[in-house]
Amino acid sequence: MSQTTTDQPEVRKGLVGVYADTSAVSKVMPETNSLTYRGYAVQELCEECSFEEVAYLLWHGELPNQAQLAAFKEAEAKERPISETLHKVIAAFPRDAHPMDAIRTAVSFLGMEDPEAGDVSDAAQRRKAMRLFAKIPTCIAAAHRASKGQEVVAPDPRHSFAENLFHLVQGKVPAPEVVKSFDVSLILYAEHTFNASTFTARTVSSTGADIHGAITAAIAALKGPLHGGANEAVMHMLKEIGEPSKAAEWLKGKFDHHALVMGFGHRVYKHGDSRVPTMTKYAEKMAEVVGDRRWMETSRILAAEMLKAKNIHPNLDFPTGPAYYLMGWEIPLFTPIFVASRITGWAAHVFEQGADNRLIRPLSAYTGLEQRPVPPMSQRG
Ligand SMILES: CC(=O)SCCNC(=O)CCNC(=O)[C@H](O)C(C)(C)COP(=O)(O)OP(=O)(O)OC[C@H]1O[C@@H](n2cnc3c(N)ncnc32)[C@H](O)[C@@H]1OP(=O)(O)O
Ligand SMILES: O=C([O-])CC(=O)C(=O)O
Repeated sequence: MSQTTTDQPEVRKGLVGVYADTSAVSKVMPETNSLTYRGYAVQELCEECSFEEVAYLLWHGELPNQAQLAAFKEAEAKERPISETLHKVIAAFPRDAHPMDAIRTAVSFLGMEDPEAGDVSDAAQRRKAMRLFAKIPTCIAAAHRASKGQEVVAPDPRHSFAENLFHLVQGKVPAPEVVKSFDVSLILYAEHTFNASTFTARTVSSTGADIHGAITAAIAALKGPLHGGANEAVMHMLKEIGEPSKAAEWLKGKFDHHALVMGFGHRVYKHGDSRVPTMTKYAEKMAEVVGDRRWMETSRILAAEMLKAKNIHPNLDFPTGPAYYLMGWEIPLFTPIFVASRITGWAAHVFEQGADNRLIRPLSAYTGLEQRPVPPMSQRG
């Protein structure tokens, strides 16, 4: 909300409505609840493309042809293994560390091990991004398995990105319709203009820092429950409600306490999140595959009641929470999976920032005390 006083400049708290820069990566059109990546509607990308094709699109501006896709996938598969040293570091993490803290620390460590540390040229940043993209699932899985005292599983270069994540964490690749729903979620999570974590990545990059620093900071920003952390909060909420028949009553209790309902609301979309219909469709498919409609039915009631009482729509984290649960992912892995996808969008923005950089440094409107003399120690209360 704007705040102005006679002697204060206008402040847009939370940078609401502020255009901080131009970008050609994606476009959110809240008036039509739509979203494009490099000019392609995200719903169409979900139906026609794999996550790897979308990652290529975000980084190169065009969809790959067959040879370009094959080379991209080969480069990604080759970079999946992590060093023995990093395996040991991850194994030493506290067992109860949150997986988001684990992946943030692992990415930071990868920066120290990177063979091109210190080189922030566009070509080097792109090679680093590929290494990060490929290694993040390996790190997420290693930390998860170590926290449960399980043996680490080696990445399998024959698997797609989505299949490999299942293989690394769950030790098996599920049925193709489950992999497809997961792949769709990765496409939907990949990119979303100047959201808080992407803006963080661009701010770090604007100082001339390397991509590992930018991504480490972006992961820290994504963890928060007002941003990526909401997908975990949604599933905790659905479990707390328990049964669809309790949803309306539970929600009324939240309204009585003026509490936030996780997975609802959005800074930019005020009439519905462009990605929700597609993700809901695939979450429904997961409910059918598993034969458990409880979570989707509870979700349906919550969404209808929220709209009726508050005119607030669900965001992408709302259908993704139950979809991931139905796919067999443990709840603390939901936001790390978001990282495994969003690294593609973050990196695209780091490249874009680097190509036409100007240090990001806004102003603050001072509201503290007027200038005053420093009192000697003997006169301080
Ligand atoms: C992938 C993603 O990051 S999507 C976002 C995931 N985050 C969540 O789901 C967390 C829950 N949602 C929220 O906290 C907010 O909607 C945000 C942070 C996403 C957006 O915040 P803002 O753009 O600042 O929304 P804003 O505060 O202007 O909302 C307008 C009104 O709706 C209310 N509102 C917004 N979201 C919710 C919600 N989830 N539950 C209850 N009320 C809400 C606000 O309290 C506010 O009410 P008021 O006018 O009486 O003060
Ligand atoms: O755009 C935002 O503010 C949050 C969001 O939906 C995303 O990052 O995907």
